[in-house]
Amino acid sequence: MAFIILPTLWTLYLVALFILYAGYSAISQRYFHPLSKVPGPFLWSISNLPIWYHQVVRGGRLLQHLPELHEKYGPVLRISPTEVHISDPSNYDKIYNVGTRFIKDSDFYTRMEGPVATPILLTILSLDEHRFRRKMITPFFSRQSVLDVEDMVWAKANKLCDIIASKLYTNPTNIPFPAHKAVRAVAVDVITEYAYARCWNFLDHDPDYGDWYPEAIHSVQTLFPWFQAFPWTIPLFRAIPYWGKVAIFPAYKRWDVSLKAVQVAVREVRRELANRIKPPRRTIIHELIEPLASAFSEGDGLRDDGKTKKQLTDQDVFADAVNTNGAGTETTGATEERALFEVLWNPVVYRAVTKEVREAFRDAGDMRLVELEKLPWLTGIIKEALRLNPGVPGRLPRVVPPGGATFNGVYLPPGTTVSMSAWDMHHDPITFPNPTVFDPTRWIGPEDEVRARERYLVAFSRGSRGCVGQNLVMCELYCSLAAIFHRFDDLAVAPGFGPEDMEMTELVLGYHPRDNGGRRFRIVRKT
Ligand code: HEM
Repeated sequence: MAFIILPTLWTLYLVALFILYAGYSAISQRYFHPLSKVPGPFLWSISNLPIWYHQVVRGGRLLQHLPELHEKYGPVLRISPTEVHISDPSNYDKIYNVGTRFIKDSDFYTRMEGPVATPILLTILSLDEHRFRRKMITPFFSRQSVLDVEDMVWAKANKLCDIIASKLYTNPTNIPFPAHKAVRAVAVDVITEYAYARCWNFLDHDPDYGDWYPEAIHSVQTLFPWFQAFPWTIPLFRAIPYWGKVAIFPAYKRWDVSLKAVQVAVREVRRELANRIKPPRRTIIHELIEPLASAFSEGDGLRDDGKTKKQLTDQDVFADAVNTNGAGTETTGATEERALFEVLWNPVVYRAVTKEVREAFRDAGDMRLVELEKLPWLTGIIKEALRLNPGVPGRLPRVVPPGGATFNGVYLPPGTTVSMSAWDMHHDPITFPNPTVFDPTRWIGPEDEVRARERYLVAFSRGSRGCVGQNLVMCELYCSLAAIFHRFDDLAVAPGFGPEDMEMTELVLGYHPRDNGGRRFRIVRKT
């Protein structure tokens, strides 16, 4: 008998102990924590579970929920025991600026290294280490470097148009064309050619256009809220053997193949450099292994022979190269998808932009980026797509530096995690009246008004941690969209698809979740 009662008693003791501990921890987090005065819902202030719930159970819908909480609790909101989220746009420059002392939050960023287990440019915390790594590739992504390969981007854009023409105009049944997949294929083809000089040619992969790759990236991203809420899941994930990972995420198998392709590229470039073989064009791998001395200034850690004192390992180079690919695919693809959808959905805008590009360039072959950037409708469409569809729409957590900081009259002590989101910035009704409406004319008008509004367009974030790829993104968006609008004035959104299918969710990257339910953006020729 005793052996039955004893375990029961022990169980009771343990449960009671757990309840006492949980109660103590909840009360101290809520009432005796330095953030106890910051408004926010009770459950959120004592645990990470609400964030996990909105990101995992509700599939990345924290983005949609935070504005509702701000409505109730005000612009400074406690969303976890240690994190405060801010919605008032006037605070953005305080946190995200060039010389910022607000470093990235380790609980958010370092845990994203889970799958590659190596710090990447995006996740490095130390300001000095980041400055060094960023300088290595800044020239590679400069405006001039992008202009140098503009013809390559045009080639991909025109290839997309040829495919659309062959699918919709030589096809009497007008079967909807999967624009959703094809625009992402353009993004992959551009970035793999640009970054590695080894194009993956997804546009040739009819009919899926390599959609396994964005899907694999999405699979990996679904892990992040787990890693962030429960750090013990990171070693657990790493311990799962390859076949187990494939069983959980079927897309992992081909993602692994894509990783191996980058590893091979790193080895090949190392060999080229060791044998002093001059490449036709330097890749990001060259920059990471042997950056140009001109990228650095004195005191940046250069040796007498002009080379950097610090060498990255192959694993560092590999991780940053993979990150570039991942960072540049869904972000750019989804933004282009948004722009194309909105234009085809709004006949007035469609007519205006086709007229604009055709009048500016009689021959499509004469189009050049620097000229396209002067076109008001095309520019307004791209900015609106970035506003309603920022590639990284959610919170970008930073740590309050020594001395603390005050936001809307609320003091946050040093060490507090503070975050803001492009989503809230872009839906601020004062800066953007009727914020949910796609209206390119917001960006056409008196220059000072447009410039004032631009300060609140933060799709690429700002400052030293802002997007390094933005010149390439803009080139890609301008060229691809101009090529489509110049060539086709009778495309339409396929029946059965509408604005509700463009709902946005966020798992660091932004997603259109209906993609997973099979309701993808497809286009047809107007009949
Ligand atoms: C529409 C397209 C894109 C958008 C909206 C976007 C947005 C962003 C944002 C908001 C950040 C800052 C993230 C943070 O603070 O944690 C970022 C960082 C970054 N992006 Fe992009 N991105 C886009 C495309 C690209 C492309 C095409 C590339 C690569 C060629 C790229 C490479 C990176 C990298 C490497 C970082 C980390 C920079 C650093 O920490 O120094 N992105 N991006």
